[in-house]
Amino acid sequence: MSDKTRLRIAMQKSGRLSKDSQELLKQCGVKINLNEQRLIAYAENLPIDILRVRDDDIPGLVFDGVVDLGIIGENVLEEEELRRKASGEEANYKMLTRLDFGACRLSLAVPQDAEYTGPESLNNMRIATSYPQLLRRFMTERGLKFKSCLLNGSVEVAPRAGLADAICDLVSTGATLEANGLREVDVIYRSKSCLIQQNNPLEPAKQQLIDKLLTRIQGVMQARESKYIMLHAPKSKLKEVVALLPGVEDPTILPLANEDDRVALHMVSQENLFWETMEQLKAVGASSILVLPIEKMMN
Ligand SMILES: Nc1ncnc2c1ncn2[C@@H]1O[C@H](COP(=O)(O)OP(=O)(O)OP(=O)(O)O)[C@@H](O)[C@H]1O
Ligand SMILES: O=P(O)(O)OC[C@H]1O[C@H](OP(=O)(O)OP(=O)(O)O)[C@H](O)[C@@H]1O
Ligand SMILES: [Mg+2]
Repeated sequence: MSDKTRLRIAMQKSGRLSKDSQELLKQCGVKINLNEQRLIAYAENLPIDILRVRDDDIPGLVFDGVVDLGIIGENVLEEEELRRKASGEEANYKMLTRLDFGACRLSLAVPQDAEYTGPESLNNMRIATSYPQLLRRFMTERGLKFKSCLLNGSVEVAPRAGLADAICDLVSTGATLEANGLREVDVIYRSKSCLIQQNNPLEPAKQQLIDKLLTRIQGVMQARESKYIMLHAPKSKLKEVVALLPGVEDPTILPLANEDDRVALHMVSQENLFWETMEQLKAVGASSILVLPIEKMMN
């Protein structure tokens, strides 16, 4: 019997979200010894157990209170929530935060040469998808009907195989659509991965651990999109230099040992610094420009 006092987190075992989910927990200081075969992994330094499952099962595990937290794509979460509600079941959870990976869109696509002037072109057509609920919501909102061809994989081959007129599937680069002679015509849903918690109140120690983990996750995400910038600049050009730096507040200004008219500037930028900006900085007189990654952050 598993230890109910330990926090249980469900994440995808193998697929698009697995590596990023594992990496996120690692960066939050959760030490997990993942053996590829094991369904469950135990953190060494915190009372946390990781349950590794098919992503489709994660929303249900959280709704049913079997696990405390889940890392899941919003597309799968919302599809399962709509499915449960449509069949009169409960689907309760708390959204803790959106995460910074797993970005994709759920799109309608038709064969390259098919005519398409808007979603109404698909009225009463057969559409292959793994997301019938999200598709139904989109079509119903527009007063349109469709025949569903439910496929849990290889959705893109359906039109060529004569199974459907169009598809509704996940896209990120569009390479899979192109390889299958399909054209993306409408985006019906934009998704990222997210962290959800079961809706039942948890005992205080568990909730405190979740709160701590959430603060760390937010710190990790903030650090990932921030940079530490150091440069030298003429005192007379400080305003121009700072104006070129996106998301910088209150730079630290330090004197340079043997130069009276130049100073060193240290600052945290909320955005990455592009080569173009570095060239502009140099043009206004900045030199020794360093852009460093930030590992952790806490405000
Ligand atoms: N091309 C993509 N780029 C980025 N994220 C994606 C992409 N495709 C899917 N995702 C996101 O990753 C999630 C998992 O995708 P994946 O293809 O690994 O699922 P799966 O094949 O259903 O896996 P499982 O075996 O766990 O059921 C998707 O639900 C979506 O949120
Ligand atoms: O627009 P693209 O960059 O080509 O990505 C889209 C593809 O990615 C996903 O599948 P995945 O590669 O994860 O494999 P799967 O079909 O086995 O889930 C999705 O289901 C698409 O097929
Ligand atoms: Mg799946």
